[in-house]
Amino acid sequence: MSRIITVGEPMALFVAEQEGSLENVGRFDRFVAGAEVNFSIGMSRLGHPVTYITKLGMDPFGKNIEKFLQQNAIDTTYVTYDANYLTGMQWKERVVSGDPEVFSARKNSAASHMNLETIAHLNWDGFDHIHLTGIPPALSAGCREMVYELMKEARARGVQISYDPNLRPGLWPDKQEMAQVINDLACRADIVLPGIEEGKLLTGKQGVQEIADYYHAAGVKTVVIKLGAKGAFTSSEGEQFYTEGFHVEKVVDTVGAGDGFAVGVVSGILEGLPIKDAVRRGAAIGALAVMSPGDNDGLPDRDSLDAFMEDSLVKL
Ligand SMILES: Nc1ncnc2c1ncn2[C@@H]1O[C@H](COP(=O)(O)OP(=O)(O)OP(=O)(O)O)[C@@H](O)[C@H]1O
Ligand SMILES: O=C(O)C(=O)C[C@H](O)[C@H](O)CO
Repeated sequence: MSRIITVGEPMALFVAEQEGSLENVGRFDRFVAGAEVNFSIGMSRLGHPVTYITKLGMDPFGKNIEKFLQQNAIDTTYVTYDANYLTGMQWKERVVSGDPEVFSARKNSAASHMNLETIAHLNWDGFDHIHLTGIPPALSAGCREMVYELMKEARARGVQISYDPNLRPGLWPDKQEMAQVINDLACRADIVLPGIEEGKLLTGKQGVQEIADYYHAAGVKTVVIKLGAKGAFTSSEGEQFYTEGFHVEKVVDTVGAGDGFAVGVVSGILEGLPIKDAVRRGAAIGALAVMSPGDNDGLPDRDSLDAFMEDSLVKL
């Protein structure tokens, strides 16, 4: 089984129990958020060994996150604490439709103080795959340097790299710098997974093939563009195709669909599935992710994934 490594900022997440503005609601359910946490949980539930790198605050939320990672069989060897800073936190709305508002308290968080020192003793032996997103390079200069170093080491060692831009404009000084850094990193990856709007913003191109070609020109092998409920477009080694979205009875919360999608695509590729089947698995996990209120509580184990995919075939 391939071993996977990733790095990110995990946060305590509080999801409103009732619909309505965060200004007014009074009750919240507790979860853990973070794009790379979501990815790690999904991969681990499918049986892939994952190592997650982060820095937590020495507070109840940081300790809870470490326990949560361990309960999900994620390797926490490179999870450290910094007593000088707090773990980031988020509050998320409940909505009837569309994307919810998410309020974050993450400025100067413990995770934003990761730097080259955080990965100074990283033992790369046995890692075949690294998953990176556009969030850590937005957190601080130190985090950005660390991500560039991970990219450099991964490439030098022939470790396969997947990259999800995961744009967070609020964490960047301006959109130009965001696009420049994220494209610079994405162009070093093997697999790039932008949402359609992210792809347009990052490349300045409008069509899916044009967006894919921008990354292919830099040497990216596989580009999968997420199209929300409609599914995805893939361009990989001369092959281009659309994958339909799975039917979802009721969308509970859209956050985390992209991370679930990445789990499907990357796990499929690592298991040697043909690219069409890997992307179909991505679409299935993305659909499962939107049926739950938290950012990773809907991610399936292998039995529930197989059951959902078979069930969807029967309904066709
Ligand atoms: N409402 C939906 N119904 C069915 N499938 C969905 C739905 N929303 C998302 N998906 C699946 O999940 C994939 C990823 O979703 P989306 O395109 O919203 O990614 P994203 O913008 O990266 O999401 P986020 O950043 O909110 O996690 C889609 O390509 C699709 O296959
Ligand atoms: O908002 C962020 O930066 C997060 O990482 C929290 C969420 O879990 C993430 O957006 C889902 O992709």
